[in-house]
Amino acid sequence: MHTKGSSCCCSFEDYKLTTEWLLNQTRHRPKVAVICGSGLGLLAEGAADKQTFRYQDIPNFPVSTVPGHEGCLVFGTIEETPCVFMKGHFHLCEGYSLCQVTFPVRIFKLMGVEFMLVTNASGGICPDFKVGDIMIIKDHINLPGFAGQHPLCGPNDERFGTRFPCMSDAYSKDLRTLALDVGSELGCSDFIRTGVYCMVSGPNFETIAEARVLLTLGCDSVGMSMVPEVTVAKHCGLKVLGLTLVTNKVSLDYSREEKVNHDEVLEICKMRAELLQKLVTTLIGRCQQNINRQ
Ligand SMILES: O=P(O)(O)O[C@@H]1C[C@H](O)[C@@H](CO)O1
Ligand code: HPA
Repeated sequence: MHTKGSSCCCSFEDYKLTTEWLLNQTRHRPKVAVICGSGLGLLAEGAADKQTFRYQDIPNFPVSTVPGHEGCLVFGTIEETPCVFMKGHFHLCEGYSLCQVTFPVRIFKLMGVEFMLVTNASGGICPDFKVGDIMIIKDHINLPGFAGQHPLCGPNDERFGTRFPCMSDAYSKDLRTLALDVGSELGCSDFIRTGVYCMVSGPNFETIAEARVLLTLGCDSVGMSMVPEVTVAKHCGLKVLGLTLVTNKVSLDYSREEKVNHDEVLEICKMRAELLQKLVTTLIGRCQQNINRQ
């Protein structure tokens, strides 16, 4: 279970053991999973009838080490929709393998989750973006994946998905449209964006030359998480919506003095957490209405 290296080393039995442990511990059977990025754990607070499990108490689960990540799984309901929230997720830059980073996604799948909403913090690259904007992710660039740091490398288990999955539709168009509609209803259109998200491994923030490369590649924002989880979610058939909070403007100019830091990232997350919670809660409720109509 969980050796170093990028390819998945978990057996189906490992996933089953953790899933059965959780199904025995909670009465909830989640349909929606929400991964809360740095400083965004507040998203789980809106749930009713909560049951919380610390990652350290869950068999085979890694533990969060990045500040702003509480490290617990919260089951509950949002407007009668059974949900599970990850208050804190895992990063390559923590030294975890991609198998560990994405382990919870397959647990959600085996528990019956159908839709996964991932959130994180990122640096704005698109010149039009402002700090505090919320970007609906329409596509991503998996930079670590280009170098073989990829969660689907290694033996493929057909019980989860196909060997060569399509990734061009990783982010559900229906859910992106719904997010735009809900954003507009909540009066957030001025700072709701849509764009391409790029993942880098971190833990350092980009150099100016690296930032310029990402701009040239067509990236609108850059972060250090999320893409492995989205990739594994798409592989095993979950519908995905990604929302990334622009917490800083990436330096593209050598004359710029500002220096980005994690405290600044957490500060912006705190400022936007309540609005993101309202957006996510409304979205989940609207999804349930769609599911009921199907
Ligand atoms: O967990 P996320 O991706 O939201 O956290 C961001 C990215 C880095 O881990 C860290 C940089 O400040 O915050
Ligand atoms: N770069 C990479 N990851 C980030 C940034 C950034 O500027 N801001 C928040 N997460």
